[in-house]
Amino acid sequence: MLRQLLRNHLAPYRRPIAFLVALQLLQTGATLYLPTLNADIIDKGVVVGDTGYVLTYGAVMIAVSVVQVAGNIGAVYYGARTAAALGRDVRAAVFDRVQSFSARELGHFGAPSLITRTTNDVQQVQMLVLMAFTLMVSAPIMCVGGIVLALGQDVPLSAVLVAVVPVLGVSVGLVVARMRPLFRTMQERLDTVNRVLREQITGNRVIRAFVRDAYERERFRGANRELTDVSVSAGRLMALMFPTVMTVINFSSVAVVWFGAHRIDDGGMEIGALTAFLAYLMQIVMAVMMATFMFMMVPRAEVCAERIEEVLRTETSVRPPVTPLPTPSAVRGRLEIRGADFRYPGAEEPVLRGIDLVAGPGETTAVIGSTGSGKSTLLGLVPRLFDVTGGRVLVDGVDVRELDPAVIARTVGLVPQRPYLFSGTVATNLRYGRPDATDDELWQALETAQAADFVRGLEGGLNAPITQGGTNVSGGQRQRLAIARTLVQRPEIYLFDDSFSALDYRTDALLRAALARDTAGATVVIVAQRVSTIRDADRIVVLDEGRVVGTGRHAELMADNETYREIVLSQLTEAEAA
Ligand SMILES: Nc1ncnc2c1ncn2[C@@H]1O[C@H](COP(=O)(O)OP(=O)(O)OP(=O)(O)O)[C@@H](O)[C@H]1O
Repeated sequence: MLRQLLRNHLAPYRRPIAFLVALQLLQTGATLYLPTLNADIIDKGVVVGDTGYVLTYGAVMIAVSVVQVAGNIGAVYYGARTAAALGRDVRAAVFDRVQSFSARELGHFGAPSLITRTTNDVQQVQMLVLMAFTLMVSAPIMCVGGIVLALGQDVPLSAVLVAVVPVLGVSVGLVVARMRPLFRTMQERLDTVNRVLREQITGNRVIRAFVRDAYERERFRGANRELTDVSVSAGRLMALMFPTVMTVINFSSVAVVWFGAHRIDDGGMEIGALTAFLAYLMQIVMAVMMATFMFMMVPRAEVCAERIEEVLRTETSVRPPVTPLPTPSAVRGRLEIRGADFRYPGAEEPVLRGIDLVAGPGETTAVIGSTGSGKSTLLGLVPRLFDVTGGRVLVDGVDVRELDPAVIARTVGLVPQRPYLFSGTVATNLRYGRPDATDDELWQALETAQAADFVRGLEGGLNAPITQGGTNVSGGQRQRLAIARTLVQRPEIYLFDDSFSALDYRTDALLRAALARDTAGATVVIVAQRVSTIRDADRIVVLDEGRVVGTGRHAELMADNETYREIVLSQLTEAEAA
């Protein structure tokens, strides 16, 4: 998974990668050359008292060091840039994919997990890549080159290396194998902490109202503790690595000095060669240590890459058509729902069965039914929040599944039951569906939505700030701003999902009268619980347990539809209902 993710997203950066590999080669070569130079200066300059030799090769050493430093800086610079670019690209890819998801896929992953995957998971992969760019080239060359050059200095002493390298390899392998499952648990627990935190922030008012602060605190503490536990376990393993490596380094240094001293005594080796050998030993062990460090990051990055790939490979269940029908020159907005069935994924029973409904331009169609009868689900089928599992939804005679999503977005304006406003200002929210709307158009929509007075009263008017989710305005004000936002969009089909529920009776009546004027030629579908909101509709559709049990005008339904009569008489007296 990790390899695939990197192959796909690093492909555009072949040139900077080639460049940084070249720089790494240069700086590693220089690093490897320095101990040999040093040994020469000691053996051929210092020991025989040749100052000229010391000065000449001292200058060469400085030049080689400059090359090493410059190569290193360049390589790290290009590595950091490329890794950052990779992070940006993967984040964008995940974001694009999530944007295409329908309610079904969003529900499957859950918002907190999607946020962790887009931020933390991508960052883990990015960190590994940066690490790899820094070490991938230099560590193996340093290790192999170090061994070759150490052999060049003294073959018998190199026996120490034969013992050191496998010991390091095995200890690294053991630790890395145990880390992988821990890292998976760690990312999952991070998801949980995010989920609990998010729930507690969004549900803050409910928590206060029910005085559940202590319970929620304990819930967060539990999630936090679980994340800490697994992080500590992983940390312990990591902590074990460095003392192990350091012990190996120290023992091998002692062994080299011990055996080296004997070889010098026997005249089989020079003192400069011993210093060079020690330097190479350090380089080899450092290379193994750096590689270890990188390998420690690999399991976590692999888990993260899997989680990212899972998102990238998930296809939306609401697919846009392969070849959308050409955009119609004039959309009239006639809505037909023919024998529509819908079942939520995983649910046993369908929520909607064989729904038939026709709503024409210039007409107001109302949908009424008890709680949970499927009204919101029915409206969601029109803008394709979900697709029917049977039957069809047609706009101007064309199945919505064959229409270009942009055409649907332009044609259908849904005011959801729980309206959401974005952080910004009143104006940026109102222009959400039509960025080029003029201020006059915004005010006109606000007048119709009965929201102009309250916006005028806000400091800044149209430029008054709105917080994320619209939490700095009241529920009724939020509903009216959401209605105004859809009015600014001027779609051919308006879908109001219980959008007047938070309004008092007077405002509800004023709003509907203004709406009737403003949306005169459009197709209007209103879902409502309140009978007074819908009794004047051209057509009332009565839903009961996902089926249409009656269609007609108020008076007709009062006369012959028992379900409708029950709903009406639970709210109005016989005289009021007449
Ligand atoms: N995401 C979902 N997954 C599974 N079942 C769902 C989902 N959303 C809604 N349902 C179920 O579908 C049924 C219809 O829900 P829907 O929201 O359409 O009803 P409604 O008539 O709009 O209700 P209300 O008047 O309370 O808003 C309910 O029984 C509900 O439990």
